[in-house]
Amino acid sequence: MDNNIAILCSGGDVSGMNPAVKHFVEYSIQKGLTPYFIYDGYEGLIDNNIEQATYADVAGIITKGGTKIGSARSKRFLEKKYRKIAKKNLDKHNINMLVVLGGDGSFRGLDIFYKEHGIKFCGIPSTIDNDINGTEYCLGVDTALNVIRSALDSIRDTASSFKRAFVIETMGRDCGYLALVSHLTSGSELCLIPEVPYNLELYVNEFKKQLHHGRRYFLAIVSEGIEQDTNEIAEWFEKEVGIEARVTVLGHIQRGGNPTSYDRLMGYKFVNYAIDALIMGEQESVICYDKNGFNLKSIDEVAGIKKDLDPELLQYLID
Ligand SMILES: Nc1ncnc2c1ncn2[C@@H]1O[C@H](COP(=O)(O)OP(=O)(O)O)[C@@H](O)[C@H]1O
Ligand SMILES: O=P(O)(O)OC[C@H]1O[C@](O)(COP(=O)(O)O)[C@@H](O)[C@@H]1O
Repeated sequence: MDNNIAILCSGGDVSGMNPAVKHFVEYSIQKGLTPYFIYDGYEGLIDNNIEQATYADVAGIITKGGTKIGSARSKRFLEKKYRKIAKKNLDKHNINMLVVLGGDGSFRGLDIFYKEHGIKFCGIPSTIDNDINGTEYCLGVDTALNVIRSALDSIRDTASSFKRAFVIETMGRDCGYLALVSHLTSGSELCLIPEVPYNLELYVNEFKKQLHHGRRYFLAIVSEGIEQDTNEIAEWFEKEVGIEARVTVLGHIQRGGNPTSYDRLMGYKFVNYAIDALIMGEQESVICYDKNGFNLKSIDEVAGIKKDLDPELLQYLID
């Protein structure tokens, strides 16, 4: 009974899930466990879309973004009756250990599932938003940042050629991490994130002055969670600063791309710690990462708590 272990991905997919899935199969087998895939997140759990995994299943996936086993947001898993079906399906395969790659919502669901049915789990924080409390890093963030960096570098080329302002919208829900780090690493002129109130009027004179002194273009990075619509920021550039403006919504390209070396390594390490934790008998934990390394946290320390942005990064923005 204790030898079957399954992995699933839930919520927004990230680049880095495939390397993690690959290592899950390899490390499980190495530890004498039988690995299973649950396809399409909690949907697969409810639909019994569960299969034993082999080395062959994960051959070649380390270079690929997305996730071979699929991910989903499952409305049905919010309902007790479907979670009961999910438990029955796990029993059919004698699975009582779950590794879940997901975000805050996925962990909350998992915790409820554990309390109802006692299926032990270890969560691996995986979201490009980097908004999970208790961990400084979530799988997929580095790849997303590199996708954004590459897009910004390209936009800079056309912005400078054409004397335009570009307003670039990043994902992140109500967390400005992606926008802020991208701002600091791309040298953009303006960064607007939900965590920091702003007043555009304060920039008008300075930006006009810069144009007068020969500046050819502006890059502004805005997080999707700010109160204003991104188009309004572009309109502000045109009307108040006096420069033609364009909007680029980066959208779901931020969730793709082949995983960076860092995300491959983090996927590897997260999985190692998660499987070790389950073998050691940990019941309901999330494997977190901070400057002291990897550590297990309880679901209460992680799920449902708003994560604060790194104060050091925030200070750079405010300065
Ligand atoms: N309170 C909850 N009870 C049961 N399942 C939940 C709960 N909250 C979230 N989930 C499950 O987790 C899935 C993923 O959550 P979501 O918030 O979309 O993504 P993320 O895990 O990335 O935060 C949801 O579609 C749902 O199936
Ligand atoms: O893919 P969807 O369902 O359109 O959701 C978009 C949202 O998912 C994300 O890409 C990732 O969010 P989660 O990891 O919390 O699921 C957000 O940045 C974005 O707001």
